[in-house]
Amino acid sequence: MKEEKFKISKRLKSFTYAFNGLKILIKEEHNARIHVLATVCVVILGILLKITILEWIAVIFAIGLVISSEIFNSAIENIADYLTKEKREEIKRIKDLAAAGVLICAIAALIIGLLIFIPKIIEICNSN
Ligand SMILES: Nc1ncnc2c1ncn2[C@@H]1O[C@H](COP(=O)(O)OP(=O)(O)OP(=O)(O)O)[C@@H](O)[C@H]1O
Repeated sequence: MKEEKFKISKRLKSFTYAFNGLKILIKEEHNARIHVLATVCVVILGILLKITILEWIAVIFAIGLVISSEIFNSAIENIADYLTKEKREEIKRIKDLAAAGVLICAIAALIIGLLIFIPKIIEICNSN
C-alpha cells in the first residue's frame, strides 16, 4: 500500500465527511431521531436529578454506544441495499444481525439508565 503524507488539511476534511454522515443519519434514519430524542431526555433527567460524575460517564458511554451502533447499522443497511434491492435470505441475515447489534446496545443502555435513575426517583418519591 502506498504511504500517504500526513496533511492537517486532509485530516480536517475527514471531519467534514464524518459530519456529513451525521447529517445523513438525522435526515434519513428515523430510528436515529428517536435515539437523539431519548438522549435529550436522559441529559435533562441527569441534570435535574444531579447525577454524579461517574454516573455521567456511564450515561455518556451508553449514549455513545447506542448512537454509534445505530450509525454502523445504517451503514450496513446501506451497503446491503446497494448490493441488491431484491428479497434475499443473505441480505435478511446481514440486516437482522446488524439490527441485533443495536438491540444489545440499547438493552445495555436501558439497564444502565434504570440502575442510575430508578433509585434517585424512588428517593425523591419517598422524601415527598
Ligand atoms: N433485501 C432484503 N431481503 C430480505 N430481507 C430484507 C431485505 N431488506 C430488508 N429485509 C428485512 O427487513 C428488515 C428491515 O429492513 P430495513 O432495511 O427496512 O431496516 P429497518 O430496521 O426498518 O431500518 P430503517 O427503519 O432505518 O429503514 C431486515 O432486518 C430484514 O429482516
